[in-house]
Amino acid sequence: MIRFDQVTKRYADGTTAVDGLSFEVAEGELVTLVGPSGCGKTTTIMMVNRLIEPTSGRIYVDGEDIATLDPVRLRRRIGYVIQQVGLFPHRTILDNTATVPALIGWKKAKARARAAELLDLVGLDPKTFGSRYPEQLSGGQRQRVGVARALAADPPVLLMDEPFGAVDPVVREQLQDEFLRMQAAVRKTVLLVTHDIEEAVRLGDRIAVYGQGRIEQYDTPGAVLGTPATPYVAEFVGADRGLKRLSVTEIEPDDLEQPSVARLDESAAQAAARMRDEGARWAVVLDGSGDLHGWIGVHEATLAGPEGRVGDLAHRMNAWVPVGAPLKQAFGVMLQHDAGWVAVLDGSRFLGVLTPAKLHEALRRSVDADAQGVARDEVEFDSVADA
Ligand SMILES: Nc1ncnc2c1ncn2[C@@H]1O[C@H](COP(=O)(O)OP(=O)(O)OP(=O)(O)O)[C@@H](O)[C@H]1O
Repeated sequence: MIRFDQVTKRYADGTTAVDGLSFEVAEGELVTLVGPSGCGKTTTIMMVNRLIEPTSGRIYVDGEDIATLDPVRLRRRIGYVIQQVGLFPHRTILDNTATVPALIGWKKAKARARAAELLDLVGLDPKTFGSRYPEQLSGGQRQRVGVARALAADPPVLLMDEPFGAVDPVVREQLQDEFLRMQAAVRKTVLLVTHDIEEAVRLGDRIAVYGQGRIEQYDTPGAVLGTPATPYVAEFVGADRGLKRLSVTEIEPDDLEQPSVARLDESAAQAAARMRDEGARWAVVLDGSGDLHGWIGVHEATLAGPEGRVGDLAHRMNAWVPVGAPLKQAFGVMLQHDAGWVAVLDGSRFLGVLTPAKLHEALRRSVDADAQGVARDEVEFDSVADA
């Protein structure tokens, strides 16, 4: 969808901001450009909407050499989000969002309807926020309006320059989550600039790690963290890259342990006997359709006497995550609930539990898989859980 072919940008004062850049972004792909200040990230994306012209080389959007296109028409196909959102202070949020459709001649009602739809998409209720003015919004909300506005004319390409840079870390994570959810729905081709490797890893389908004016490595987050191409990249992603991988490694059913199971409708004595047989200190409590109901300890089940029912004794299970969630989320939930394990669910169906040992194993497996260039389930090594 976007292709750079040997693109160089030299500014008038002789600074070479970008030097012989060649890379390609597939349709619907979100690529993050990450690197230290001044390495050429902003220059790169501003050449895509021709706010900056390259000194040499060619850039193609959807197969067309953009140098041959009218810049104004080109920009209509490209949404642009910057850190200082640049909302018009005297226009309502709804009208700010409708700016581009209005510019390209949509009828007012249609442009406003589209704007309302987009505000909804970025998590702002148009009824509440549509009639407000920019100064009546928080920084995070303004940032969302910036994203909505960039999407208003439904451009296939989105350029984002540090879009979440101006907000505090908590809001930032929230915005990142919302943006990922939205991107899953709209599947734009996105180039997103950040200087934050965590953000690059979290958002990118692929990451371009910039050195001075060049891309040092262009690969998936897992590969950049697992097998940095150069010492520079290794240094940039940091010594704690193992930890960062927690954010990009998803929980797979193969990672899970199968604990003892107590059924919601059985007697506590029955469940206790089974737990003792299996040497378990606790069991998950499942209902007839295999949905997670909670958990029960072997001692309380034993002490409950002949009348005790699992259904009456079960504790709520708050420590759970959906399958496919990143390991980091499971680790966070473990810490939050001070739990030795978390349940993993597919919808409401119980799949198994993730323990710290299994979490470590999944992480090791994913590092080795990238190093060997194979799928994670093809990696074999001795389990720490068996040691
Ligand atoms: N108009 C200009 N004239 C001269 N040099 C420029 C100009 N714009 C940018 N540069 C230089 O080009 C280099 C790349 O700048 P660019 O803004 O692309 O970097 P960046 O990676 O986006 O940095 P940051 O993260 O700090 O925004 C820098 O050395 C910068 O000083």
